[in-house]
Amino acid sequence: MNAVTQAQLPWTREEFEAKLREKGQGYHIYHPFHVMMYEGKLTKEQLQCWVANRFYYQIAIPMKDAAILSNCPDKEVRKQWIVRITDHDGVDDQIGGIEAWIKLGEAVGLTREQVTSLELVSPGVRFAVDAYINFAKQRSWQESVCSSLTELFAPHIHQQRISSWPSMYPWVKEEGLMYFKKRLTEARRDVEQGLGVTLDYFSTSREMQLKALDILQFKLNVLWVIADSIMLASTEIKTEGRDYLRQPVIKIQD
Ligand SMILES: O=C(O)c1cc(C(=O)O)c2c(n1)C(=O)C(=O)c1cc(C(=O)O)[nH]c1-2
Repeated sequence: MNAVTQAQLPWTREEFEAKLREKGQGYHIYHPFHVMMYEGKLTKEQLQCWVANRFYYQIAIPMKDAAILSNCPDKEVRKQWIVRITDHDGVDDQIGGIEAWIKLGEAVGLTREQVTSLELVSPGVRFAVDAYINFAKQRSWQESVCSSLTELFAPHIHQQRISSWPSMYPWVKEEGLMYFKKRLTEARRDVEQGLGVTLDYFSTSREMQLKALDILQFKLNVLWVIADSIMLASTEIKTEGRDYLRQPVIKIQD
């Protein structure tokens, strides 16, 4: 078999999964803002800014998942995927991720109104999150499932926050960590399903497998740009003696 043919053969399922996991090297856990967060270097205002901005991602997730459902003709896939919506919206008297995130907002000193009004959400975060929803509306359900695979790497970043915040940000009320604890188990379950769909659907050719890697890169970019935008929005830029504020900051009460 010559070299060209060899290069075009699809990777085995195991090799393909390893290639997807390698993409974790570009996960936002390595973004300077998240490194600073982990190391306890964020100010209270910066942490508040992150929580307020990330709320826009939280409320988008069930809409993104509803878009996937609307494009998916497979009843068995829908039966499993629909749980992602109730995870975030809640069911009966059980609170979901969106409410848990509002409680995280309160735990860092924001009011419910400051979080839910979206008044602190920066333009870059809106663009990035809207791009993710639009992707799910426009692409096939399998491609959109693949785009959710950054969740492969999410338990690690959630665990980092659970471990480091109590010592690094002792002023954050303990119940604020509820969201991250809840996601630890949910994300692991989600990944199993998302990975299964992706490995099945994209394993037909090397070209398809490369397409899956590109899709995962798109989603990594979404998360990276969210972190860039929050970092800019929450950082004072000082040059030549003048202070530039990236965003009109709403003064938050202690
Ligand atoms: O805090 C994080 O760093 C983080 C990252 C991600 C991710 O990797 O997309 C998700 C979440 N959290 C999360 O909480 C969540 O519910 C979630 C759903 C999805 C998705 O794409 O369907 N990603 C993520």
